Amino acid sequence: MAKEASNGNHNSATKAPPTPSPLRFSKYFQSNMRILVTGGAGFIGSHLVDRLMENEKNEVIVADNYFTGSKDNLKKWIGHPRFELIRHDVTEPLLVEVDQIYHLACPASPIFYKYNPVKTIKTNVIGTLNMLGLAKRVGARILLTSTSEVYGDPLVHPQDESYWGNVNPIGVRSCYDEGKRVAETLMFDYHRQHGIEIRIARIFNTYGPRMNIDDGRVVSNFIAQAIRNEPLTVQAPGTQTRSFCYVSDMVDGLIRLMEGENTGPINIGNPGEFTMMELAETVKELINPEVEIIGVENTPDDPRQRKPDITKAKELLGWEPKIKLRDGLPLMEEDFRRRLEVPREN
Ligand SMILES: NC(=O)c1ccc[n+]([C@@H]2O[C@H](COP(=O)([O-])OP(=O)(O)OC[C@H]3O[C@@H](n4cnc5c(N)ncnc54)[C@H](O)[C@@H]3O)[C@@H](O)[C@H]2O)c1
Ligand SMILES: O=C(O)[C@H]1O[C@H](OP(=O)(O)OP(=O)(O)OC[C@H]2O[C@@H](n3ccc(=O)[nH]c3=O)[C@H](O)[C@@H]2O)[C@H](O)[C@@H](O)[C@@H]1O
Repeated sequence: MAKEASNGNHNSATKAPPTPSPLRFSKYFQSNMRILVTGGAGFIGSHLVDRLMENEKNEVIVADNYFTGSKDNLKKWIGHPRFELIRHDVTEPLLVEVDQIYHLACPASPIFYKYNPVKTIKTNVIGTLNMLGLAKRVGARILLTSTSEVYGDPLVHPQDESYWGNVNPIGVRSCYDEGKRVAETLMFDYHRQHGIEIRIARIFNTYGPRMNIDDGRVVSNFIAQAIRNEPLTVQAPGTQTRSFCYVSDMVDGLIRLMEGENTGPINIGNPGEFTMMELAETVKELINPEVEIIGVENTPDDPRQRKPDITKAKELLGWEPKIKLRDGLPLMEEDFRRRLEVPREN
């Protein structure tokens, strides 16, 4: 069996990948691709499911414990013959027969991942171990949605994949940052030791329709606040930066990574960089010019700057984001207005 290509910076598998089910070699076997999406009831996961379901050759299974996700995000697929939804916590083993695993299950908003930090670590470590065990048993390819948080409060700017990060191992964000770092380690250990075909995406802040309205992340907060005519809460100092990627671009990048030949890790994000004060001003200008902007206290260890270097994604995946922040925010506003039942005036 051909040795899997890697991105050149990491060791390739030393073992051949496990073989898929013998049925795959039967000429009567249906050639549908069976895809498991953990965390598929969440924000990015449900958009990914929509895209995967567009392909009639795909059968999609979602496993989610609904901690931050909702069946509502998947309601158009419930009952569809190529779709299955399982209430399942990835910290428990899962036995299903699949060809690909998109492993997204993990709360992403800092408010939610800090709510039960021990559970967040278990989800990242035991959950990823379980999904790797599954990949090993059935010979599936597995993609992990890691995060730019592995770079911590970065001392290198913009961040490329060779940067090892600056992460506090004992802080209040560590359950998530360090959890994802261990998840990446597990992915590479299973790849080297057992030949599992792995893909790692390092996702930078992603926004778009279907984010929880009270999710606590900055874009959803500002949009909901602007629509409700409540002050936009810029956490101190307001000069910290983030780079925001629209969800359709993100899904496109994840699928290209899964289908391509490179293990990653690969940054997937939009390099457009904004301070939180600039973001608040843009939301004010686009959504509610009357709204007030106020400064509020920040939380510990908040990274001061974030901007992906996406050279690798461009070269290896032929991917780059298409939607600019100014074009993405109104699409999200429309969804939030519908859910908050506050139509645009005029
Ligand atoms: N959105 C971003 O900006 C961003 C950035 C970096 C990385 N990521 C990663 O992308 C993935 C999806 O993020 P999102 O923004 O869609 O978040 P989300 O909170 O909307 O979705 C996460 C989903 O995982 C489910 N989940 C959580 N713990 C689980 C468990 N133990 N078992 C089963 N299901 C569980 C939740 O119910 C939810 O449906 C996460 O792994 C996150 O770390 C997201
Ligand atoms: O890019 C990433 O890798 C990470 O992006 C976000 O993490 P974070 O950037 O901390 O998320 P937000 O809560 O949206 O905070 C962004 C910035 O906005 C600020 N903020 C947040 C909320 C608010 O009301 N006001 C405000 O100024 C925060 O202080 C922070 O500086 C995601 O939620 C993580 O899951 C993800 O891993």
